[in-house]
Amino acid sequence: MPAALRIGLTGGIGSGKSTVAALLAARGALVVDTDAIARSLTAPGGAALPAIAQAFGADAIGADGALDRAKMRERVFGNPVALKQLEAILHPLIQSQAQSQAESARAGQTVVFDVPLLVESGHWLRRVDKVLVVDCSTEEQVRRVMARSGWAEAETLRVIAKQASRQERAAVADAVILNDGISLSTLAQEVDAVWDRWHPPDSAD
Ligand SMILES: CC(C)(COP(=O)(O)OP(=O)(O)OC[C@H]1O[C@@H](n2cnc3c(N)ncnc32)[C@H](O)[C@@H]1O)[C@@H](O)C(=O)NCCC(=O)NCCS
Ligand SMILES: Nc1ncnc2c1ncn2[C@@H]1O[C@H](COP(=O)(O)OP(=O)(O)OP(=O)(O)O)[C@@H](O)[C@H]1O
Repeated sequence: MPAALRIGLTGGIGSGKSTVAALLAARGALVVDTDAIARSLTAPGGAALPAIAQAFGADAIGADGALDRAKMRERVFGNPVALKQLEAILHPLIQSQAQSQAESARAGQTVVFDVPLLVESGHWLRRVDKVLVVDCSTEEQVRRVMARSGWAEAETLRVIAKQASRQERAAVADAVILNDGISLSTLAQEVDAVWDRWHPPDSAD
């Protein structure tokens, strides 16, 4: 049996990664969602909280015992040193949890690593066979994030400014899906086309 395929799925904030990840899961992939891992590490009792409280102060943790996410967003996205500090705590923990989740794949099962910062990180590029980029205009990203999360435009643009550019992602992509101005059903067709291309009929799954 050929080695199971490892797909790195990435794209800017609000590009549609989670939507594409769900479509890939429906085709049989095991999806490892690094945003979800980051949230669980910073939920009440989360493994990253002691180091975060030490680096950022006890008031980084809210009354509910979880990371105060809105406050941390304010602190890190306008301050590169603070962002590096938070990433230095979280990224090694995210990477090891992602690895152990991937180990639960069935023999031959495709694994999708859904990683917003895949292109920015050599760690991930070395660990995937194919890179699938979900691309989208900045204007549409801002519209989606404001509609979904209620963030202000300036706040959304600050996060986008900390991420790789569309050109940088395209440069490492094996496939790009332009998820802009298309319906969810067209998006599903595009995902199917990539899946079929990467899983020819004689392959394992
Ligand atoms: C700063 C935090 C607390 C803000 O939390 P919040 O709930 O508001 O946002 P959430 O975690 O849902 O992230 C939303 C999106 O922001 C973008 N984003 C998150 N972290 C980063 C980062 N370090 N650099 C650039 N963009 C980022 C991603 O596109 C992500 O999908 C949180 O994003 C965080 O802990 N970030 C550091 C960990 C990290 O790098 N995560 C990325 C997954 S590898
Ligand atoms: N083609 C589309 N048509 C309509 N709505 C879409 C389309 N693609 C994505 N969306 C919507 O846009 C929003 C953002 O999509 P999604 O959550 O998949 O993005 P994401 O890249 O995972 O975002 P984040 O980086 O913030 O986690 C969601 O509310 C989703 O339902």
